[in-house]
Amino acid sequence: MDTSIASSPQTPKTDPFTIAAPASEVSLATRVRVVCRVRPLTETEALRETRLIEAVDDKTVCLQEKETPNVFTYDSVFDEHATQEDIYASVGQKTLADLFKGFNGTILAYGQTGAGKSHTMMGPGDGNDLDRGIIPRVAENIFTHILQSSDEVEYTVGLSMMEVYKEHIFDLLDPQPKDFLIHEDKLNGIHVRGLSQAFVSSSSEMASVLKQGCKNRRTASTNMNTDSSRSHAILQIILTQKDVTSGEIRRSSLFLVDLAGSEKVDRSGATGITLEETKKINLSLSVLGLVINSLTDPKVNHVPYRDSKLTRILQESLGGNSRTTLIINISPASGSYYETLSTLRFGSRAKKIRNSVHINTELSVDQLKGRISLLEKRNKYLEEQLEQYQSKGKLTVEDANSLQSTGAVTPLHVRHKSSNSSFNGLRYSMLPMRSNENMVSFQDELKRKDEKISLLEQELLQLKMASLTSQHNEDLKLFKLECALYKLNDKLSDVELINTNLRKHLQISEKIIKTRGVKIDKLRELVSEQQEQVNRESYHFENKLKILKDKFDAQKFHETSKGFAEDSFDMDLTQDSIEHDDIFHRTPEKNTGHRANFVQGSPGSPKMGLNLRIVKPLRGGVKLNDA
Ligand SMILES: Nc1ncnc2c1ncn2[C@@H]1O[C@H](COP(=O)(O)OP(=O)(O)OP(=O)(O)O)[C@@H](O)[C@H]1O
Repeated sequence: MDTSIASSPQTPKTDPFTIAAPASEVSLATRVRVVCRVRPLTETEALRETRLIEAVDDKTVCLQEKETPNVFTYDSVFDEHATQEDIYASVGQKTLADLFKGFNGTILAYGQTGAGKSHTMMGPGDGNDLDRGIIPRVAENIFTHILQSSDEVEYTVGLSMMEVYKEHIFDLLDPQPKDFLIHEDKLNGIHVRGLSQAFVSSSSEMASVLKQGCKNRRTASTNMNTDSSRSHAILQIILTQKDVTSGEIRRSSLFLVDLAGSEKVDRSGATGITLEETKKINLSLSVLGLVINSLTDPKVNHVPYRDSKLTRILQESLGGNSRTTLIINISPASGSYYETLSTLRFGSRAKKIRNSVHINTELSVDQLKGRISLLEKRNKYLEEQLEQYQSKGKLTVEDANSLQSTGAVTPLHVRHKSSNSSFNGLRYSMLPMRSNENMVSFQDELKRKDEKISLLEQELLQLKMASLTSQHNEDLKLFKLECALYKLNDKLSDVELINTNLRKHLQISEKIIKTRGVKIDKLRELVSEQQEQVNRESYHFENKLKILKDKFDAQKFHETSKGFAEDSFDMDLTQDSIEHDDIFHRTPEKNTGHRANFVQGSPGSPKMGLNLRIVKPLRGGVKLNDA
């Protein structure tokens, strides 16, 4: 393993004990790389919409708006003719090479829903064909690289897959309905605690783990994409390389992220659960936008990483220790103009993010021992040098320069009041320090400085201790807060569930009440119709009864006047209004002492004849029989 890193510029050329700084301590500034990919028009878009995006060259893209073109420049631009191989060659290969050097890496696909993020990261199908995306290609190339590398290095490849769904973290390799929490500590940095890690030893093993993880990811069909991702999928590959000879270990991590797409509810037609998902997706993407804005705005000094799970997990990728590439996926269709413009602007801002990367090395115990002994030798050499100067009793510009450049003394140690000369931008004594007085003052100065240094070192130690304690307390607080948040989230989901059930109950009750209302109205109508009919009939019967009574009275009167010549008589009445089956009953007439029973005649006859026989009172009663 090549561990030689350029020595620090302060190290003098004359120093025989040149000690290279450990690779993990040499930081390199780098900026986020932005690649733009334009997907082809879909069949529906080709029929109904026009094309607004043109890739001008391999770095420039133009979004046409009427007469005004918006031109954007990125590290690379790929039009719809670019193959998956082209994208991998530009993005994946480089990141993988960095991973083997010991640098952390991130590849993020961003864009509106249906713009081609999953196509770019995973590709269609099961990742075995020509159209396979970056992730399957990285998976196979890691092992190609390992097989071609030297036998002196031992490799371990660990794989984790998670999704951030509605602000909860789920393990895609162990699909339990369990929410995971994010932690930060010195050893592991920012990480999701308890997430499962699969150790794989071949590309086929890796492919099957990937397949398993992808199967567990949540997708749904929307108006914009029949297979729309409803969560942010984050794949993390941890590569450990151990040099068997030196014992040095390099541990680097690669995040491959397929973000959920931003979407406008009116266009995606999201409702119900899909709508809830859309809201959460848009929320976390807007935090991502805020994080990028804060990182690129020099006036802002707070970066809201903690405002969403996604940005907290990707904290190192955005402004930290990672070589990050952002792929912005866009649709060329006129209907997506605003979403495309917003994605292009997002990419332009992200280009300004500066990361600071280093090789993630851990020295072996033997290497550490070697460094300590080298440092001790160097110290001894410098002390001897200093003693020599002191015994000579004079200090020339060269001596001062040499001493200062070895780090043994600072310019202050060798500054003299009287005669100054500018050298290398600093002022040093040019005069020989002959007198004892000068020698004593020089030694005093050194002593004072040493005391000051040891005081400062103590202070530094105390500060470090205080910072460690406070960090520990902060971690503890954070852990407690996250636990509380976790419980709250649980409660919230319970309440949401209860709410949903109550809402369903309410809807059902409302429906029942409505149906009952309709029934009651119908019954009321029926009752009032029947009431009217009864009224009509009773009015009719009363009239008939009156007529009957009149006839009866007239007959009675006639009979009486005739002296009751006959015992009984028959009477035939034609009754137009009796058209139902009811039996009418009248109480006995008080005046006459007769009782009349009207019994319905044969049913089916439209006009019923009512034959009544009125019988003379016999033993105090009148019997009226139907004929
Ligand atoms: N470069 C491309 N070439 C051919 N087809 C593509 C390309 N990019 C995307 N597509 C097709 O467009 C459709 C939508 O793509 P994809 O699912 O990758 O979008 P997405 O951005 O991941 O959407 P979402 O955020 O909703 O998950 C798919 O059918 C995909 O195959």
